[in-house]
Amino acid sequence: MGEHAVVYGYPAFAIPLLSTPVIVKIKQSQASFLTSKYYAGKIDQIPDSLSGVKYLIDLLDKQLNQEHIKYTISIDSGLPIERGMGSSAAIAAAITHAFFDCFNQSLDHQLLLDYVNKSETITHGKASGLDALTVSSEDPIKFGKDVAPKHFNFNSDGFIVIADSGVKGKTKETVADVRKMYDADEKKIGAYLQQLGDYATSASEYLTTGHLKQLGLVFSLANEILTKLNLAIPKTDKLIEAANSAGSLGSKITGGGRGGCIICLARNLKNAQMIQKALVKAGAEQTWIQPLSIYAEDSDVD
Ligand SMILES: C[C@@](O)(CCO)CC(=O)[O-]
Repeated sequence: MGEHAVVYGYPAFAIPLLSTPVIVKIKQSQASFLTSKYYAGKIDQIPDSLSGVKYLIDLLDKQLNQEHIKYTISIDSGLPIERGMGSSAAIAAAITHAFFDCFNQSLDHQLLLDYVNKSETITHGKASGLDALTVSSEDPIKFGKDVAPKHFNFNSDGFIVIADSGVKGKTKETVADVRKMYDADEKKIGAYLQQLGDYATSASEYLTTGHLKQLGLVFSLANEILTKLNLAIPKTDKLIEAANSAGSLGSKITGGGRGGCIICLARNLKNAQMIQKALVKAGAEQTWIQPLSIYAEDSDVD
């Protein structure tokens, strides 16, 4: 909640998708290669679509690989890229960890964030830093310009259902377009962004108090504003409509928008499975279900 608004310093929060870790391994080899489902080949020929990854590998190599060792990096991730799921930040965090492990250097949290944010700036343009924080955490994170990022826990039943539209999201482009709209009409667009920040604040409160119905409502209200910011496309609209007809308490685009994923709120597992079925029927490429209870204070997450 609060995507785009967070770029302007308004509140936002995000949750790590704990069921889908990204694993990166580095092994010495004859030449430097990258293997992944996104690209397999020489590191110096990594395509522009992975420019943030290429930049990060070059940077880490220069700083840590004094002996110019050749290696193969393998990325294993269940997340699609360019779908507003923070996968670029998750991959950047995993690559940074793998390099520091491989070259026996210690890595503190701030240094990790610095590397991920540098990579994210190449991938997305000027990023807020929210994705970098979220993917390196096990707890939900609240974020805002004048407030230090803060972990918080839920006290809520319910499930989230996420669906990939199969259409590439374009975070760099949408962040730049929202900026253009803002520069052209600061008053109107500023009010939308402030509203998104307010919804993020309300949503985080509803998660703490367990008010699922109200939470669903702010999901849908936020989606109306995101639509006004020209971030919806027919495919995500179709998925949102299907989810709501199947009993979702509220649904919205998640991430940069204009493609990518949607997120829906379900009352219970049965409700979540019905929504999932409707989403698949409406053309979702991949879906995830996650209970909100795993973010409770006393939950036992490894
Ligand atoms: C759209 C945006 O708010 C979230 C992307 O996941 C961009 C950012 O925070 O850097």
